[in-house]
Amino acid sequence: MFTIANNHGLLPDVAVWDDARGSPIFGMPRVSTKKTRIVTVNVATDLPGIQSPIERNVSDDGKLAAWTSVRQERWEGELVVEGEIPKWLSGTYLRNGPGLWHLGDYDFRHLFDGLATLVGLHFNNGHLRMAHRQIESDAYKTAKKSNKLCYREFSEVPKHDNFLAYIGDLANLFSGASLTDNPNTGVAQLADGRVVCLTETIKGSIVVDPNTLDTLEKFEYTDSWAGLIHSAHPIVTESEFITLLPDLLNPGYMVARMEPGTNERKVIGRVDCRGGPSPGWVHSFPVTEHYVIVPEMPLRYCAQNLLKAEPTPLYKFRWHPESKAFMHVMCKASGIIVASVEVPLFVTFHFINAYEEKDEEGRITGVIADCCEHYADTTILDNLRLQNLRSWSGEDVLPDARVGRFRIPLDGSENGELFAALNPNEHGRGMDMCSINRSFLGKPYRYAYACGAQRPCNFPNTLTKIDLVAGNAKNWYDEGAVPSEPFFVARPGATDEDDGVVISMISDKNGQGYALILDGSTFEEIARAKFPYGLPYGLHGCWVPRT
Ligand SMILES: CC1=C(/C=C/C(C)=C/C=C/C(C)=C/C=C/C=C(C)/C=C/C=O)C(C)(C)CCC1
Ligand SMILES: [Fe+2]
Repeated sequence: MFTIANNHGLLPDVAVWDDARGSPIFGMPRVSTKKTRIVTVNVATDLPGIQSPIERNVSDDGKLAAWTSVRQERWEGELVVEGEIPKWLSGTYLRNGPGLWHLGDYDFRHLFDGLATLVGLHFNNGHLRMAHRQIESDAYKTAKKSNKLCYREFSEVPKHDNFLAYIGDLANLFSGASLTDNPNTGVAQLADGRVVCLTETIKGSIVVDPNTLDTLEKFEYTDSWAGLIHSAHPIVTESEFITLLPDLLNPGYMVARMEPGTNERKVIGRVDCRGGPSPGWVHSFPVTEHYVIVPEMPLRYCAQNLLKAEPTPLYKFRWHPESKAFMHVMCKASGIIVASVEVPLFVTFHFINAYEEKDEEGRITGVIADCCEHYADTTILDNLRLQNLRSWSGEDVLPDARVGRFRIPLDGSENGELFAALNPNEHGRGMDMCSINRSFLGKPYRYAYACGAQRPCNFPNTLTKIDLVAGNAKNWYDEGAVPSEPFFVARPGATDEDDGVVISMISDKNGQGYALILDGSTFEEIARAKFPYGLPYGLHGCWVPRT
């Protein structure tokens, strides 16, 4: 028996409920043999009033959806769950990322150029509802209206009609007016409950509703800090929001804190760069219980490249091996720099965690900071050009990466160490897109979840659980598939670090996609739920518990 309901005014909703399984299913073929009731699957092909600009370069059949633009602007509906989602998993996993890489006939160049697509997995009592929506930044709205790019993205620069327009754009670069507000990198829930999508431009901080995925408002900072860029990964906990702002004029970094419920960043301290003409790119940074760690990477912001209309091999950055690499340690309470050491050259985008090392008397002797490290090689940035991602023909082209472990002594020594925390062959010499149990942030920890590699590949293609104490890894792999960042959610009341689940979204080799839930301890699959169509790759996520 079928029942059809449309319970959203805007979205066309049709769903198929499989009474035998007690869960909704997609599509008519699956209903033919069972007693069913149609309830709430949205088949939002063309939404009323929303003309999708997404007509080409979308994945249809048999092709990996990861590197192709999202098929439609939005969708929402129940998913059929295979396996069992734990009932305690109650809340929303939000994942943000660049999901729209073309406007009209024009294809963007780089993975990081894409207009932000927010995906929500709403978990409730073993059921799973998925939704995705484009974030309505000014960059997105103007692009949609004029069918062309209007702001400077990671590698893309708006085309100028004439020289005067180019000069105007340059002037706007200094004020920040021509920089994008496309928040395509991450998403975080602040201690006061607000959910903010983020990127490296400060103006690209946008508040969204985690339930509807509606774009609510710009997150406007009320302080007078004039910087234009910040780390895309602030440290966000129940009590803290710490952000890092590179200073391009007087090379250094400002470290700031923002109290919950406010929009005002207050300066903790400042680090002056020790090398280079400009600060190193600081996509993320780690903290310990008492310190903020400020990395100074030899891949540095480059003012000339920021001004260029055409992308350079390293985009807005330049590799400065002669400028050396440093790690600075700032006291959270006083802003005083307690260590500043030279370290071997490195390239990292994502720090995993950091903690303090103590001697037998409990005195802090040093800091350990772990990251996904690319052997001081910037090639990965070129690998992430869409053309490269889309045209893979089977060679093993993913550059090696490892869990790079910095040991920073606090005894006044000049140098710190950098070494692999475990044998990189444990995870196929691929390593990025990491998460940990957030209760262990800044503390000694044992487990990290990340994407590793099963070679040959051109992109990290495994989900990997790393045991930093045993020095080994467990790997999940689906041939031809691209998994997104494995995100760990702890079971409420858990005492073991790995007691929880790991959530990822997979683009499979047939052009389809699914949500995958692994057991955080055994790293075995416990449930999966197929999407109505494959979704583009997404970068980072956060967990919003049901209140
Ligand atoms: C728009 C402008 C910029 C934007 C920078 C952005 C959007 C940076 C995003 C960086 C991301 C998402 C890094 C992720 C790395 C992932 C890796 C390495 C994965 C590896 C897998 O193997 C600026 C550049 C800040 C300049 C102003 C304009
Ligand atoms: Fe990131």
